[in-house]
Amino acid sequence: MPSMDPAGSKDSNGGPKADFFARKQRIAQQRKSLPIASVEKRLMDEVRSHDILIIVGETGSGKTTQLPQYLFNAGFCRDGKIIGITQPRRVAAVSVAKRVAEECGVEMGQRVGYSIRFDDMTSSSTRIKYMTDGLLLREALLDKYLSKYSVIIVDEAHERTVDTDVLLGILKSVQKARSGPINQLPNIDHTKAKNGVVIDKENDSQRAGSLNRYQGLKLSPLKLIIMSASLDARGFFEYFGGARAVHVQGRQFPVDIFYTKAPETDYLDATLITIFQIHLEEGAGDVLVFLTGQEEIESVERLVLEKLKQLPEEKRKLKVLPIYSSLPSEKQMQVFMPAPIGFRKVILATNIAETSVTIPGIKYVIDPGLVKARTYSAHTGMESLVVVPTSKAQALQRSGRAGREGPGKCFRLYPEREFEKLSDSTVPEIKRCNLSKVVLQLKALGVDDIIGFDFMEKPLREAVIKSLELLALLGALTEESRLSKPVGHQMARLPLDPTHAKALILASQFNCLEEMLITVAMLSVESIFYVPREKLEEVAVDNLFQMHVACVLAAVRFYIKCARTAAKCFSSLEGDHVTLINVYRASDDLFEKSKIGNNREKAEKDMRKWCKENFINSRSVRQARDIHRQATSSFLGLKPKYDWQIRENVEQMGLHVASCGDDMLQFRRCLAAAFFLNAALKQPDGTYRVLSSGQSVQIHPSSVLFRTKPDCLIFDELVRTNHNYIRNVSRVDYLWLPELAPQYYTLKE
Ligand SMILES: Nc1ncnc2c1ncn2[C@@H]1O[C@H](COP(=O)(O)OP(=O)(O)OP(=O)(O)O)[C@@H](O)[C@H]1O
Repeated sequence: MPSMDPAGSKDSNGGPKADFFARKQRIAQQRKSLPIASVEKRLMDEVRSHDILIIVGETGSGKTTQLPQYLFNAGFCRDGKIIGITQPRRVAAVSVAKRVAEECGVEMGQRVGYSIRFDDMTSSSTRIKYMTDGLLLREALLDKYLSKYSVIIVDEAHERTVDTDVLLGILKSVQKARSGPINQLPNIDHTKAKNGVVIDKENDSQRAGSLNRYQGLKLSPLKLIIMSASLDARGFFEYFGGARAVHVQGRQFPVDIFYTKAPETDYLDATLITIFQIHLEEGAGDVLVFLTGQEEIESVERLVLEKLKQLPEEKRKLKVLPIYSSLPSEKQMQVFMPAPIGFRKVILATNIAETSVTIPGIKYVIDPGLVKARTYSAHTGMESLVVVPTSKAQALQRSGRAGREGPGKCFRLYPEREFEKLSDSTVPEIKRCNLSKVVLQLKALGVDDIIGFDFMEKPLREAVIKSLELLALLGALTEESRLSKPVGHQMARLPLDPTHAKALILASQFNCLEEMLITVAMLSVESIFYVPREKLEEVAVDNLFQMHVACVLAAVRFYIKCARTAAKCFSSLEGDHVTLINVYRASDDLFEKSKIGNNREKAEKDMRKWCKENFINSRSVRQARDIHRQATSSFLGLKPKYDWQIRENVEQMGLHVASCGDDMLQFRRCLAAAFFLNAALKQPDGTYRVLSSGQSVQIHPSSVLFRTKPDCLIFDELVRTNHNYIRNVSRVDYLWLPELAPQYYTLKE
């Protein structure tokens, strides 16, 4: 076990070494005082005698951090087996793994590790592995029996993300298959899998990973644990055929809940008032505020900073920190750092901080009761983000973020009677999202009858049919609705949206795979252009008390405009896809130049500076480079990541990687051939009509074609905020559509 003892600490009391031991002791005491600690033995007995266990315990009772450690100590990792714990969100997987590594006194990536898309902190010694549910699903594609795991814990199952729901169905069948001799052949060719996801060949128990070796083998049974604080255990109990349910009683610290007397007309205003009431009137402790999205977070941040300026110097000690999914992860992790001495931390978060995470210092939670949720219309094929009230389960999770280190308070900015009206749990995501990726994944796992698949709750039939139609039109399915060869198999192998996967396959025929690889990598990361916080802080506002939230929103929009201006030097009249290629290539040139002398630090520093000057999200560009090709990531000292390197994947598939040079016509024709279902024609009023659905849409203001408005275009995504917006659009010729997609346009005619 690598020691956490700070080598070289000299002092005997009061110095770093003493601090280290004091912290270690504090953690050990804290662990012992958790409600789950008193039932450790009973829980281990239950796991030994039942293959499926449903554990329900209050937030903060110790499920996520302690149970894997108990299992490890109880011998569930013998023979090199791994305990896998899935989380619906990346930030939870990372932060919990860090805490558990600290509790165990080991270095991250050794006994305890995490694995999320683009970031793999595991090694051959990892035995407790936190990961996202989506990541485990991809592992199942490569190792159908998940043979390296002895126990899989599905945490926060109540969230019912689409990946959790699919995973539950898969785990159920994996468990059944592992309970007897293996007679069934896996459906995909494991011998081609790369980068260590597939079974370590040296290890006996894991050797079953490759195709032929499965047959006739008896793998050890897989233990399955479904866990949540707010789980309606009945549904899971029925789904798993009367599995054992265990309730862990008690919470560590009480949380007082406060409601408003009447509904708030302006919840952002109410939020602001509550933040300052806490700051000025309540005792020490940090504040966590739940908001619906980045723009709202930036507005509130701005308002808080302005209002602070009105306070006397000694009352200004408030540190505001945002956290949302598109924030670079180094910045996300800042919320976990202690506030500067004498300061109070106010964290403005979306629901990514709602479950699993413990943010040290949080004593107060402000919950306006709203969340931005995904909805999907199978009829129009449109996914939207809509602000809706939270469920009771979400409200409980939010209040559960307080009371983890001491008693806490939660301020719900709505009346108690409104809480009673909330639905108990959130509608499972599988009922409100586009299913084409899920269907492709299930087909690759050998599930031919999607509607008949053992889902805990069936997705809408209409949505499944729509996805099957889309996959058939993309050529991924045969007439019998099986995965086609080679296209369907190739598409399933790429960890991408099906249309993006098809675009890559087509690009090899259009001699522009080089450009399409860049495009797909850039489309796979969070937004490339962004508005830095420092710029927002430059907005001059004289007196906050005369200021309305709308003014702040206007300021945010102003800087979005600035970002757009900065983006102009990369912009191409051909559209956003070529613009993204230009950004990538410019960053590549810069990187190659800075790399001379192999000075990694300098290269990274130059890159960050360049990104900042150009309103570019440096993390996104780095991730895109990482997805695109491994060479860059090795240079940056990052480990090769699973199968995310799509370039390597397409090369292994034998696709021809060539560049179309300056001939972007070929590239746009290829886009038209892949995105034909996302083609739209300009209408006399300047809006667009989507040809496949008849939907009326507008180009998103962030697009380089926002003002040019070509007659015909294809788009990457359709989102509804205050309008139906199409994002990442490129100009095409409408005559190309029947020529390049005759399977759709001739039929339609
Ligand atoms: N990063 C951390 N820093 C300080 N304390 C922590 C940290 N992570 C966990 N803890 C402590 O461990 C306790 C148990 O956390 P854990 O995440 O295991 O609970 P849980 O039952 O899984 O809760 P939830 O259902 O909310 O995820 C917390 O209440 C807190 O006291």
